[in-house]
Amino acid sequence: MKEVWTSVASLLGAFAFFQSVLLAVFPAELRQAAAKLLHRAFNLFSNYCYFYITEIDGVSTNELYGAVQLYLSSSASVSASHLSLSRPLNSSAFTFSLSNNDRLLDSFSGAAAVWEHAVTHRPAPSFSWRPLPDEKRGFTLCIRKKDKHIFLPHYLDHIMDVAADIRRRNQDRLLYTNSRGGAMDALGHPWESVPFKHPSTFDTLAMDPIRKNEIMADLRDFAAGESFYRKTGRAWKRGYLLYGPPGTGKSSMIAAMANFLGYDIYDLELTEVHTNSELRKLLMKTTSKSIIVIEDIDCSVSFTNRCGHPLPPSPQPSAADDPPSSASAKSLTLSGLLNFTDGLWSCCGSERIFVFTTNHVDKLDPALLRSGRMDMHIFMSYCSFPALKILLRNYLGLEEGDLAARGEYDGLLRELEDLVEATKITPADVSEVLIKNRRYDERTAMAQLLEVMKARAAARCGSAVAADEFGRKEAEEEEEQEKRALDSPKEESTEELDEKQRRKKTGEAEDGGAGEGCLS
Ligand SMILES: Nc1ncnc2c1ncn2[C@@H]1O[C@H](COP(=O)(O)OP(=O)(O)OP(=O)(O)O)[C@@H](O)[C@H]1O
Ligand SMILES: [Mg+2]
Repeated sequence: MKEVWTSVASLLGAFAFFQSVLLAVFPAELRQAAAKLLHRAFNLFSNYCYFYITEIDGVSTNELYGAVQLYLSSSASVSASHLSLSRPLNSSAFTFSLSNNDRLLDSFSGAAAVWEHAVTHRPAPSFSWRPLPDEKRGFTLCIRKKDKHIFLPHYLDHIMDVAADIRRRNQDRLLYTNSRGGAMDALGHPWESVPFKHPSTFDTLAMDPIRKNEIMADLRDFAAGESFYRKTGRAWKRGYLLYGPPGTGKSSMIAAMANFLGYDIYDLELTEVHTNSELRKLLMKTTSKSIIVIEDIDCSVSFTNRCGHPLPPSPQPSAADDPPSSASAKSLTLSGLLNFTDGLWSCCGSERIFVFTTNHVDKLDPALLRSGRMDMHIFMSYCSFPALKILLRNYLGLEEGDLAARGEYDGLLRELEDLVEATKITPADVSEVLIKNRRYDERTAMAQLLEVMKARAAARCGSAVAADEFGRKEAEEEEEQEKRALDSPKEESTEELDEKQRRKKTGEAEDGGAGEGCLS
């Protein structure tokens, strides 16, 4: 490596020396011609080749320049002596980069490469569509001619991948929204973004630990599954349907997924999308390594089927199978949405996760639930005892070990365990009680939670008792009526009364029906 470095340095030195001699002695035109000639001769006999990566390529910004800068920042911090330090907007980390006109050695598959960051003054242009920086910046990559096949294009792909990774690690997640409707910004983007700072993680998510581990393993496999998806001929994407009552952690789960994988979130507001083609455009403008979310899919839009008619609210034969019509082009249809997640268009870009959430899974069109459409259906349930222990740890700092070791919580904990499932309390409600009582000691907070649970259980019981009471009163009234009827036999024949008695014994309704009017 050192040997390459010395020979490159001496060659560049010799080249610079000849250029300066030419500059001093000959007129400009002659100098230019001679320099060109010298350059060609130098290239012809040299064992090295050079690649120039300029910051601005024509009128557009060269993506590779930024990627090289980031890539070198990962090795620059250890080997170079002059470094530029920066902290990009929205980033939570500092990045090192090569200083102006400094050089750095790198290696790839056993072959050496020398990078130089060249900065020269840019002469003011006579005309330009946009203001250009005063300095012309670029990287020069020098490699041995015989190593060209090793470097191209694999080294450049490697640089792009590493840079994307660093960018993701350094940058906070972004949350995109299509709240502008179909309108695009100046750069033609339909999405608006803000830094995504949701602190929810799988560690703080209160749910059954076994189910949680299954989901985490599934996500891990997905993120590392590029070759699997290629080998099996499947698009590299995955769909999750999160369903359950409000406040059970569906949105928190999405945030935890994004934080776990380091993906951005695209929060798709379906009410802002008017046609299938608008939906497709939005999809095309999403980046890979992202989660595309449609919350409350059952009520975010009233879909029209392919004929343009509104879909019935309850499960019906699949709307995706309806015959095509020109009306669908002008509206948002369920089949348009299914194509968005499933069809050919869904594969533009890769490594994307689709998440739909709903409070009413029974209201969804069967086409959405059909096997293979959403890969995993995750039920977010009311608080269970293992989930409760996670919330006690989150809000009161009580680890599992603390709860087991300190006998003082024994009674309280057992009562909570007995009540929690029956109370049907959501993690959101438990969190609320624990937040309210966080300034007191743990025992008091737990006791307060127990009180709330008992009150809820009593209320639930109360409504059940009320239902029983209502039933009892009805029966009493019925008996009363029968008594009255028996007291006045003239009004009804004995056959009729016998029939009534028989019905009463068998529990059959008066009209002979199946008891539709009964309180169940
Ligand atoms: N499983 C959970 N683990 C930890 N915290 C939770 C959980 N469920 C709810 N919470 C707490 O309750 C709040 C509301 O939860 P979240 O918004 O995730 O519920 P949701 O299921 O998306 O509700 P909705 O159906 O109304 O959208 C969260 O900010 C979080 O603090
Ligand atoms: Mg939610």
